[in-house]
Amino acid sequence: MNIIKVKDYPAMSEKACEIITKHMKSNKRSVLGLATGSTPEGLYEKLVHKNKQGEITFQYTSTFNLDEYIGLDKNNPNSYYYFMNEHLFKHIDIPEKQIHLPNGMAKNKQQECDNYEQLIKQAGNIDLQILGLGLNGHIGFNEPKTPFDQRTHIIELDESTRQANARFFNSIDDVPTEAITMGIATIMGSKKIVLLVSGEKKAETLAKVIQGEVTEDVPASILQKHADITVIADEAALSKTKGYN
Ligand SMILES: O=P(O)(O)OC[C@H]1O[C@](O)(CO)[C@@H](O)[C@@H]1O
Repeated sequence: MNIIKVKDYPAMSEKACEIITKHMKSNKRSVLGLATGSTPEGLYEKLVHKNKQGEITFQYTSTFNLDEYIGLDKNNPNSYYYFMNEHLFKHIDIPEKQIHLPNGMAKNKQQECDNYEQLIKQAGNIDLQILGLGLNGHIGFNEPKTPFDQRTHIIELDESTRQANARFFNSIDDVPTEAITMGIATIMGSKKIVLLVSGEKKAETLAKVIQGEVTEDVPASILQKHADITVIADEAALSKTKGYN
């Protein structure tokens, strides 16, 4: 694992933006894997800025998001499609047909998972995948105990994940109980991975991810086995990782 320690959240976003910009400049037809959540918001803001300045273009870029809630349509402000549109897509020059998220409203959810997996394959797999880290070690919505060999699938959300994400909803009862997520095997198939982590709250989990046992109890620990993984974490997030605190 290549670990980059930065001061704080703005520095994490800046470093991530630098890496992605460099990647996009040397890979014109890049396939990007994108994440939602609070973590990549700063990064997206910076990418929008670079696009508006004409430093990078998304015209030939395809994107695949990690996950989507089941039961929320694109126009629901809590759907991940809506989030991505608000924070990135509507501000950049990406053609709509090159944007992909699982459809949480699909009639046949299993078919939707299989189709999504197929689309990723057809695109030649993800070139660069951005990841955030769940408090319980999840990546995408792969909750603890998700088998490492799973591809895109339907997942029942952990109560802790629903609680953590309840801040975006009117009440906990409105938080969906299920989602469609790229599987760990799908994520591990990405050529390059950048994991972003900020804040003291995630320090214990990050220490397990970097230095703990590789176990399905901590889904992100599998990243230790990826050949090209960069972790960009701030001082608070690394405060419990030996040698980095
Ligand atoms: O960035 P946040 O809001 O802390 O969320 C961390 C992770 O949790 C999720 O939002 C899912 O709960 C992921 O998409 C994200 O990577």
